Amino acid sequence: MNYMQVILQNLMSLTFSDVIDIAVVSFLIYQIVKLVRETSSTRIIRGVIILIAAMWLSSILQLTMVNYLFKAVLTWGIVVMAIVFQPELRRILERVGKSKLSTLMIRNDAIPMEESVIREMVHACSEMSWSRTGALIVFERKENLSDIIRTGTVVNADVKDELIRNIFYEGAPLHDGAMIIRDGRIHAAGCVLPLSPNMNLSKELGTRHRAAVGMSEKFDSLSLVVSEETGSISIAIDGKLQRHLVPEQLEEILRAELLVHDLDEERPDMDSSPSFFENLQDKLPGFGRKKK
Ligand SMILES: Nc1ncnc2c1ncn2[C@@H]1O[C@H](COP(=O)(O)OP(=O)(O)OP(=O)(O)O)[C@@H](O)[C@H]1O
Repeated sequence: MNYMQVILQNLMSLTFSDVIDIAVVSFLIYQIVKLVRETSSTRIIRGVIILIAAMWLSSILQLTMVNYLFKAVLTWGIVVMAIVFQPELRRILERVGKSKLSTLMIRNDAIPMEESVIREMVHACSEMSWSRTGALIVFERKENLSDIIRTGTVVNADVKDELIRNIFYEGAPLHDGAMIIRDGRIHAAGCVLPLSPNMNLSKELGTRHRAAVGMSEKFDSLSLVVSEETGSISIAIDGKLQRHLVPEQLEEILRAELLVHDLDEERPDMDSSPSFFENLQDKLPGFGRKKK
């Protein structure tokens, strides 16, 4: 009761300038959280929060030396962060400089993926697999890929089989690099992805596959690859590459990973299924051979 009374008293004593004060601070905190979400630095920020929590805990438990160490790490960490986040900080300042409210706003919550997007995607990948057209497609999920999108060209078009094949058609201006699917639309193409430093990846895999894996190591996104050399379809999730998928398997994984109503269902376990190669020729006649 006492606690409630204190709260009520404080509320009653609020002045107009206090309300403005709280509103401005809330707005600033909201914008900072949104800007952090937009950059690829979310994980580092999470690390800093854990460090602050550990420092607080060590002070409560009176672990003097540990607390001193955390304080020192945090103090130097601020300097290091300013250097590491220099591009992000510059971008934030540029936005503030433009001072247009809309530019501070970050994208809305993701629009659920539609069935038709998966259908068009699977059809396009099957065709590109037949015709040995190399493709690299990334599906944005919770983690924002604006930093990656900035390296390419914004397309903002419906996901259509013909358009996907057109973009990756050899010689087309945007065929090099990756396509980004955001909110169920082809958002950008020709984007440059981070390469995976994983030394255990098969030596036969080139940079297209390495970029797909690298992307899935850094972000929660899903990357899809069609090999130009073999026509093989692969998917990278959480740094793991599932190779030699037939269209049915591709569709199954995309549905399980991307469709909202399928989110609670288990991911298809690619390891426990029979060898994909065993039935490959039956399921996809001509797989592994050039189309005549
Ligand atoms: N970092 C990257 N980001 C986006 N796309 C990339 C990246 N690296 C390579 N690519 C794409 O992959 C192409 C090169 O593929 P490369 O032959 O090296 O890879 P691969 O894994 O052997 O694929 P494939 O089996 O299709 O030949 C480039 O032309 C480019 O379109």
